[in-house]
Amino acid sequence: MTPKVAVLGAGGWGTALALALLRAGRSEVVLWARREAAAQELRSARENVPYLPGVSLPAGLHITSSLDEAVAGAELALVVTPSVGVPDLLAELPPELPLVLCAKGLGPGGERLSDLARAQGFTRLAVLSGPNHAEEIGRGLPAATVIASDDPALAARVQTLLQSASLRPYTSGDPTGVELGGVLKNVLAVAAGMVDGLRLGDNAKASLLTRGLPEMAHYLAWAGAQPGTLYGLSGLGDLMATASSRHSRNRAAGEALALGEQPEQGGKVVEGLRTARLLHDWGKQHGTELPIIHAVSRVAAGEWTAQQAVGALMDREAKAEA
Ligand SMILES: NC(=O)C1=CN([C@@H]2O[C@H](COP(=O)(O)OP(=O)(O)OC[C@H]3O[C@@H](n4cnc5c(N)ncnc54)[C@H](O)[C@@H]3O)[C@@H](O)[C@H]2O)C=CC1
Ligand SMILES: O=C(CO)COP(=O)(O)O
Repeated sequence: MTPKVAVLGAGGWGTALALALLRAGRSEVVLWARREAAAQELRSARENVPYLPGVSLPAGLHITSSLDEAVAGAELALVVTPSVGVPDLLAELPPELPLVLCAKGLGPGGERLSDLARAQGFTRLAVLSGPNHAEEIGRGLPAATVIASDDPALAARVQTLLQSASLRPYTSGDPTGVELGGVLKNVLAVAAGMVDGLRLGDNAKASLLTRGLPEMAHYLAWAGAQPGTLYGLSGLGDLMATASSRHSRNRAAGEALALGEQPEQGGKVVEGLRTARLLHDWGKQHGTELPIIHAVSRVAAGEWTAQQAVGALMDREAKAEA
C-alpha cells in the first residue's frame, strides 16, 4: 500500500517539506492549511504565493483545510506550524499518530515541543532539524537534514520517506540536541543580523557566533543533549546557514532592529525573538549567564538599541576564553 504522509502547516517550510516528500517518491502527500481560504488559494494558484513564491506545487499534492481529512489513514504527520500554533494543533490530533516535529521554537512557557506532545499522550515522536531554508529545499537544491528520535525504527522510517537525490537525511539518537539546536541558533541569527545592520564587519560576526556557541552548549547540556550534537548539522550547521543567509527571517529581523525598523517579516514567523525572551527567563531562573541571548532579548523588547547591546557585550569583565 502507498504510505500516506500528512504535512501539517502550509507556510514556507511545510510546503517545502511536502515537495521534498514528493521528490522522494511518495505519491500520497497531503498538505494541511489552517484556513480554508489559504487552502483554496494554494489549490487554485498551485503556488504558495505568500510564503514560498516562485515554486510550483504539482497536481499530485493534495491540499486541504480539514485536519481529519489530512490525517485519516496517514502513516505519520510532519508538524510544521510555527511553535505558537503547536499546542492547539496537538490537542486536535489522535495521540496514536506518529509525529515528526519540525518547528524551531519553544512552547508558551519555554517547554520543548516534544515534551508538550508527550504530555498530550503522543509516544511515537521524532524531530527534524538542520540547515534547511525552505526557499532552497522548495527548489530542490541539495541539502542534508537530521531526523532524531528515541525510537530508531521511526527515525529510519522518516529517513526513508524523505531521502532523495536532493535531500540527504541523517538519523540521530539525540532528539534533545537536535530539537534544541535549531531553537537556539535562531536567537544567534537575530544577533548576527544586528551585526549586519550596524555594519560591524566579519570579525564581529565571527566573534559573536563563536561566543554564542557556549551559550547554546550551556542550555543543551542542562536539557540533557549529547555534547557532540551541537557541532552537527542541527547545531553549528544550521547556525552557519542561518546567520549569513539572505533567506533567514531571524537574521533579517535582527538587521531591521539594528536599523530601528520593525522586525516583522511580512507575516512570516520569526521564532528567535520570542525564544530570546524565553531563554533569557531560563538563564535568570538558573543563574546562568547568557550575554548574547540576554542582549537580543533586551533589543527585541525595545529596552536597548542594538548599539547599546554591542556596548554591553564589549564592556563585560575581561575573562579567559574557556
Ligand atoms: N522557513 C524555513 O526555511 C524553515 C522554517 N522552520 C520552522 O518551521 C516552522 C514554520 O515556519 P515557516 O513554515 O517558515 O512559517 P511561515 O512564516 O512561512 O508560515 C507560517 C504558516 O503557519 C500558519 N500559522 C500561523 N500561525 C498558526 C497557528 N497558530 N496554527 C497553525 N498555523 C499557523 C500561517 O498561516 C502560515 O501558513 C517555524 O518554527 C520555523 O522556525 C524550520 C526550518 C526551515
Ligand atoms: O531554520 C531555518 C533554516 O535552517 C530558517 O531560518 P529562518 O526562520 O531564520 O528563516
